[in-house]
Amino acid sequence: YDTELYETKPCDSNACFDKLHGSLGDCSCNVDTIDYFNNVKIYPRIQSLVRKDYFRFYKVNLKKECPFWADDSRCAMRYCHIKTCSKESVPGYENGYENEEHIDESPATKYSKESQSNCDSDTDHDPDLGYLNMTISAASQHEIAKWKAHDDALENFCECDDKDVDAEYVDLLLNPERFTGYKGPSANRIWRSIYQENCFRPKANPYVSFPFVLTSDLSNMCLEKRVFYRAVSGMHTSINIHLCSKYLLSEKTAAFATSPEGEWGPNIEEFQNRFDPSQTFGEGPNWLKNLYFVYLLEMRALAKAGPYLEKEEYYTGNAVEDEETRDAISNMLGVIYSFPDHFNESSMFNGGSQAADLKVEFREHFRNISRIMDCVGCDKCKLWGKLQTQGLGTALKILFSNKWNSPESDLHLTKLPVRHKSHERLQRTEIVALFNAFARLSDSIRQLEYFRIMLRSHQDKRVQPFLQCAHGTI
Ligand SMILES: Cc1cc2nc3c(=O)[nH]c(=O)nc-3n(C[C@H](O)[C@H](O)[C@H](O)COP(=O)(O)OP(=O)(O)OC[C@H]3O[C@@H](n4cnc5c(N)ncnc54)[C@H](O)[C@@H]3O)c2cc1C
Repeated sequence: YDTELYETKPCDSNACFDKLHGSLGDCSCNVDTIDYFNNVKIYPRIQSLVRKDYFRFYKVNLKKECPFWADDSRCAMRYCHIKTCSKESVPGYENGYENEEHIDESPATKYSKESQSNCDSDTDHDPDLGYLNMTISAASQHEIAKWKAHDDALENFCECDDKDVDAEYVDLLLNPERFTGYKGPSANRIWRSIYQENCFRPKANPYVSFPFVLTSDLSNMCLEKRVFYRAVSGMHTSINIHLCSKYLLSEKTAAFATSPEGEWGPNIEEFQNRFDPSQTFGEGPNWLKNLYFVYLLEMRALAKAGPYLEKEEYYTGNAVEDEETRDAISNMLGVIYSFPDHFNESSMFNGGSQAADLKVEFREHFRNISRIMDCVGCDKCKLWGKLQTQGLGTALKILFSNKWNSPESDLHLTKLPVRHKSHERLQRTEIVALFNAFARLSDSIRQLEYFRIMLRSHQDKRVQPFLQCAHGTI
């Protein structure tokens, strides 16, 4: 592999996106269009939405054993750790949610501000640091079954673990996704397993570890397999952008010893190392484009399930906030409906029994990825990894399980479905994951803009090419 090829050869915007264009036909959308649409219209809306109580608490089992290998790599960094709350701090605990008999359809107090106050005032909690802080730990097995469970597990793209005894609520606002220091063999093994064993691979990659998949090989794959790879890669990009944009900047300073909060902010060098073509065998710009790609995919899922999502209750027991949440959802979905160039999933899985088999394989691969998340050796990374995987899995389910298709075959894209074939429902955790995952992607695209501006202001031409690449069509 000749690194020289990439070192001196900046890619112009057309050449970069051409690699993923043409025969792909995945989407015809323009990166600049998405930049504007996201940064101006979506980003402010989705960020305020996920701060609402309904979206802020995510139920997840972080204690599941890794089904593939012994997890030997607990992260030693403080920034990876979880801190749990006392039983008494669980919203609704005092009202008896600890008891099985009380499982009914009145989860009101679970989400009330008073109920959460114990955790928020915990002296160990520092929102700036964002320790993984388990706010609702003891109520896990007594979740209020507000919706009928989805029993048809086969249709799920993820291993949903919200019914697990060990599942606990986590307050996402207290645990922002950011740099944790998780790296090395453990992190590498996760990504390698995802790409080399569970992504459809174009062919055996002769390069043992890097890059796992070569974008140039994708053109030999069918659309469905490319979509799969690009979705996962886009999620990977988003995770890495967040660790660059919320980086621990003062780790090595003397101040860090006395002030463990440290100083957090964007790390341009880290960003360059991860996405500059010269550092990534030319792949960096493609990985950035995959971020836009998965953004489109999830946005289309939101649009497709929109009529259903608009009718959801978003129940937290706080009538005022619930109404605000419903209004905010309708408002954001209205904006999403207006997007002119939605991802078109209708051309996928259309080839008879072979396509049906491929769909099963697609789903199984993705479910495996969700299982791999239980092997992540850093709890905070695991939390966000599981959430984003479930969000993407929910999006894929909406797009490909057929149950969300409109009965009218011509009703898609700009004319969005108003009815569904069956009255599909999503579980609370799926909705929470779907919106939060989309919010992560939206934030990444916004962060990319900040990096672009910062790099421009540095006036360093050598660092520009990979951002130029993130222009044009996806
Ligand atoms: C699920 C999960 C969540 C994580 N969350 C966090 C977090 O919150 N905070 C934190 O600091 N760290 C997190 N990490 C670790 C982080 O993602 C990196 O693994 C780590 O920083 C080491 O980076 P790396 O340079 O070795 O490359 P990695 O990101 O580990 O990537 C491994 C290899 O994959 C290829 N690759 C890289 N990016 C892409 C892409 N977008 N598409 C396709 N291939 C790609 C490259 O060949 C690269 O060498 C997480 C890891 C995992 C598995």
